[in-house]
Amino acid sequence: MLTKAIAILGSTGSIGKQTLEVVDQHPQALQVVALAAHSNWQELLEQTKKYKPSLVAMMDSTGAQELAQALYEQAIDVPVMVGEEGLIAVATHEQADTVVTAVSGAIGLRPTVSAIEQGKNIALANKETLVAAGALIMDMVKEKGVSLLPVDSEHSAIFQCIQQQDCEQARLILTASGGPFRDYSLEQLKKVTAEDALRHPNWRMGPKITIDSATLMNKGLEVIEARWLFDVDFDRIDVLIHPQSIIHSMVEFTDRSVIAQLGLPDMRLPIQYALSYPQRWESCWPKLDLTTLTGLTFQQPDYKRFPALELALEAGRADGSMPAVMNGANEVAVHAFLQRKIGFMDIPKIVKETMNRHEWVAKPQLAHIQEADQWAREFAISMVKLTREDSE
Ligand SMILES: NC(=O)C1=CN([C@@H]2O[C@H](COP(=O)(O)OP(=O)(O)OC[C@H]3O[C@@H](n4cnc5c(N)ncnc54)[C@H](OP(=O)(O)O)[C@@H]3O)[C@@H](O)[C@H]2O)C=CC1
Ligand SMILES: CC(=O)[C@@H](O)[C@H](O)COP(=O)(O)O
Ligand SMILES: [Mn+2]
Repeated sequence: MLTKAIAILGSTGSIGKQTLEVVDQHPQALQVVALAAHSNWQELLEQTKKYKPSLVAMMDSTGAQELAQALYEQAIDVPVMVGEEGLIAVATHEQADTVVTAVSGAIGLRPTVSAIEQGKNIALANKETLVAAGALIMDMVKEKGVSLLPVDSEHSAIFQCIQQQDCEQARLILTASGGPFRDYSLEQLKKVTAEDALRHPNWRMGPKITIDSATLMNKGLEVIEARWLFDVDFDRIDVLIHPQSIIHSMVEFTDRSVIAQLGLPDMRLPIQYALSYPQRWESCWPKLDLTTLTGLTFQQPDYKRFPALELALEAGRADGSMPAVMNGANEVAVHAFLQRKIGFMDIPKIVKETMNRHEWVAKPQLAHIQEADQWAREFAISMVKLTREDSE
């Protein structure tokens, strides 16, 4: 078995740590060469001691200083880089052949672009990158001849379902848990707190994606992600609420045969598959016991109670700079909700208003996308302020 050298962007987060658990299970197959995080220097210090990467980076300068000091005191000789430059250095590290993109948010875009430019293969968890700049990323992937494999559970499922299949005219069926508020009324949704929204019924994930799951924005982002990963039109992608999160997604082929991928809600499986593909490595994670399931149920999503899903689909169909704007506004609104500055239903309101005010660009280059993202964030911040003033 050849050893794969991996760099991880966001190694201290939910996906990052689970990637390292996969490394622990397959130390002969996977070697960690570079790690990056935002500010959690204590966790990155422990990871550095255990995995002995050749380079580490932190976005936050205070965190980087603390980490460098601690490494120095413990006589560990590893360079520490800082800021976006540091993330890019990790993503393009000369020893890395694969980059696991596990940061949260569009901050992952620039390092991912640099990694592809340098011929690195990508194991993509950071869906916001593909949402903001799908056309650009997929063109670069083709041009550079690198692979970009999905880590996101639904996309991993679809990727597994389509192997060696004739996918012409196939329909993708993305499953969604429905989140913690699946059966809430609009009135109830207006009153939910961040604590309520952070209680995902099936998955333990970072805060941003957990809120996106509660608004169903996560599923909207995933439809756009699927559109780019599998090169299908929006009218061939369906979303189906499946509260048990056992079927991770399905594909309906032209002959009406439906292939589904099943498993326990455990991200280590799709992470491992993105790193082992085309092989399947052994796992020691808990097994799905079909006899314990009390039922697999499905229902249509409700776009009225969960307008974020509709907004994401609208942005995806508009294409150009709109998905980056929708995503940037959503990141700001989710952050404000987590800081208890706005209500749950203010999230889609702010995203909608930001999209309405955007001056659309048809075929944006990277600089246009970054500009649109920046504009969206500033506009959304002003909307957060207005929303707060109105509620006082
Ligand atoms: N968690 C899951 O099960 C799934 C996640 N995903 C996607 O994977 C990505 C990561 O999600 P998740 O692991 O849950 O998120 P977490 O919040 O758990 O972790 C985020 C990671 O990114 C780092 N980070 C955050 N902001 C920055 C920044 N500005 N600069 C550099 N590093 C940063 C964090 O560092 P620090 O710890 O220092 O703050 C941390 O290492 C997201 O795009 C998400 O949508 C997709 C499918 C499933
Ligand atoms: C684990 C994973 O892939 C998440 O994106 C998950 O899908 C979130 O759950 P929802 O189906 O509730 O969005
Ligand atoms: Mn997912």
